[in-house]
Amino acid sequence: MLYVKAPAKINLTLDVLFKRPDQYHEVEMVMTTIDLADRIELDLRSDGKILVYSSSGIVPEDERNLAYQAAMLLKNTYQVDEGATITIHKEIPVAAGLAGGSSDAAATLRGLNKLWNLNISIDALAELGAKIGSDVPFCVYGGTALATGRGEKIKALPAPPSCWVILAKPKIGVSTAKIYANLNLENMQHPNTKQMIQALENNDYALMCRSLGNVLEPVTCSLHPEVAFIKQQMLRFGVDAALMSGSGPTVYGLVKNEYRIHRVYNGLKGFCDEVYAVRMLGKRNSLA
Ligand SMILES: C[C@@](CO)(OP(=O)(O)O)[C@H](O)COP(=O)(O)OP(=O)(O)OC[C@H]1O[C@@H](n2ccc(N)nc2=O)[C@H](O)[C@@H]1O
Ligand SMILES: Nc1ncnc2c1ncn2[C@@H]1O[C@H](COP(=O)(O)OP(=O)(O)O)[C@@H](O)[C@H]1O
Repeated sequence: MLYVKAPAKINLTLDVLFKRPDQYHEVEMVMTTIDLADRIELDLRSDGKILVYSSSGIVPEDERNLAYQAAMLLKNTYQVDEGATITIHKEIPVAAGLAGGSSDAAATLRGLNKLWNLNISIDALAELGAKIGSDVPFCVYGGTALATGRGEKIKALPAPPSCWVILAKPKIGVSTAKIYANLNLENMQHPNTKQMIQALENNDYALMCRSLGNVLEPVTCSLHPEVAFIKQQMLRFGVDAALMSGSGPTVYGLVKNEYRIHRVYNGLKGFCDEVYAVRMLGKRNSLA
């Protein structure tokens, strides 16, 4: 039996450069892992089957589950005879812009690599992960990175300055495909990705806060006004900066000083069921 941690990610920046001839958008994103994680239990099976169970009532337990897809892909690519039972203890909100499914898939790849004694390099696992979803390669490495292409090209970046992350998820699920489809490419406020990278390189918290930006945020806010409301409230309760993660609807706020967290957390809890206060993980080796 093996346990693997599958942490959520947040987007510090998310920029879209153009629409590609395939169904995807060319992106430029700075992403970092946070200490809100699913726990994946992997048990060896000698009958060769892959079975998935999840503690969440809403995540599929069949071939639609991204962890199942990861296991099958690994098994077929490397002609593995053994199987596995994958039990997902879900902590990351689903369809929230936090890459929960992608992180489960990535953790399954990392974990089965050990359980099945495959000795596959982390780069090869990330390449395999790209076949499952655009966010999977980032989740295979974890830490902090610049993701380009459709999100699958990963360049490591320094960990963000230490701070708290407060997340609030309104009671709606968002379809990533729908948000990308509603993006007006002619009229976007692009984040300054270079400046964000500079903030990370200089460990400059104030610059990091000033450099947060996500071109998908106005799209999701126009479809779901509660997202804009949560962001507004977060800022009013005193976070240093706030942004929607990924395609949403989760909004996060950054807070440097611990004493302010309770005020923000309790304020948000007044009207939002799902609120979390966690630390950034940031460093690549935090998954080891
Ligand atoms: C928006 C982001 C930002 O990190 O995350 P989430 O909000 O899902 O967490 C990602 O770009 C999401 O990555 P992921 O959820 O893995 O997407 P995929 O399964 O590859 O693609 C789902 C759909 O989103 C659209 N898509 C995705 C990635 C991309 N670069 N361009 C796109 O247009 C496509 O319509 C695609 O069919
Ligand atoms: N292991 C999994 N965990 C969560 N969602 C999953 C998983 N496998 C498949 N899904 C499906 O993927 C979709 C997106 O979920 P998720 O990865 O949580 O969100 P996001 O892409 O916004 O970060 C959901 O509709 C969910 O049913």
